[in-house]
Amino acid sequence: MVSELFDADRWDPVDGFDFEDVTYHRAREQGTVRIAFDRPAVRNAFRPRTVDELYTALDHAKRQTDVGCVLLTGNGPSPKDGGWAFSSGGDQRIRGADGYQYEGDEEGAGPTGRLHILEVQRLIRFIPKPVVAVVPGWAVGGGHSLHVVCDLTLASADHAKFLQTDPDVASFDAGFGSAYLARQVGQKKAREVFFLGKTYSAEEAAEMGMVNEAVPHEDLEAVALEWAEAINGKSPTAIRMLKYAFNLDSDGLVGQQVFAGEATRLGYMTDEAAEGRDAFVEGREPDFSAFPWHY
Ligand SMILES: CC(C)(COP(=O)(O)OP(=O)(O)OC[C@H]1O[C@@H](n2cnc3c(N)ncnc32)[C@H](O)[C@@H]1OP(=O)(O)O)[C@@H](O)C(=O)NCCC(=O)NCCSC(=O)c1cc(O)c2ccccc2c1O
Repeated sequence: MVSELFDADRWDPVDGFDFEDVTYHRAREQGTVRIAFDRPAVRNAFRPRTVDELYTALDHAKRQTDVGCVLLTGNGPSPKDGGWAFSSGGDQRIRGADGYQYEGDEEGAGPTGRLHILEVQRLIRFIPKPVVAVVPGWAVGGGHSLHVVCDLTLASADHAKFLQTDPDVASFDAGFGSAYLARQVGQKKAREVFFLGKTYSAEEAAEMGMVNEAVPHEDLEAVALEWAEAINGKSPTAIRMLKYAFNLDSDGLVGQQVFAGEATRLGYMTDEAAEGRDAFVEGREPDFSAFPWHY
């Protein structure tokens, strides 16, 4: 069983990957993929291997031109105690002095610890399609920051809980996890989340503005697929440009670069751009006289 909420009739495994810490599926009836943390016994805490696999799956999803939406979730429940989690953040048992440590000589292991969940955050931010956090249980620490970074958050009304423990374990996501959260819920509330470390229900998190909707636990993945189907019915170009437009004012020059790259792509698709390229290739002066100065 992948997860108690997973409907095996609606998904196929994506071939070609040998993942241990995540599962990766593609919907049978729509252009949607489901990537899930698969360490329910430890509330889906992530270790370096988990982060590598998550990055690989997200990067693959990015490249699928017939996929319009990514669902990011956590499998469950825990075989130990029945608890549910999206993710409880970095696995504290393998946290070293300079980051999270690989075990032994596993692939990717190097001399230093890693904090590369931040690379996953950036990928979620830059991937040209919406990423929806589907939260069936705890979203804590670095797991909380991940849901903050996702474009939308859908949460189990019965089991989702939102908590920032970073300062309890002497960690701090001083990037998107805190500053971008403040843009979602306001400065006072974001500071409350980190400084007081209260646990919020899905309903409270929705009222605060960091969760889009709380739905009954058993409906969570079906509603997520409904959302994904709605997204897939829309214009890929419009959704992509809107995602990057929403990102732009928080992402500074990198945000401008990403948005501008897509504007360049749209420009390249015009006859006007083809004339510029063709003139160069043919060794002649370009003739742009047929193209208006739009206003
Ligand atoms: C998540 C909890 C609130 C759940 O509490 P609950 O009572 O429901 O469950 P248990 O506590 O009994 O947990 C069950 C089981 O799971 C193990 N476990 C849970 N979380 C983790 C974890 N993060 N790492 C390792 N193991 C975990 C727990 O030990 C139990 O195991 P048993 O063997 O005893 O069954 C609660 O569990 C909790 O508070 N967890 C810790 C949350 C936490 O502090 N996370 C780390 C925050 S820091 C972080 O994530 C982070 C990561 C980065 O990579 C960063 C990079 C750059 C900047 C910042 C970063 C960052 O902040």
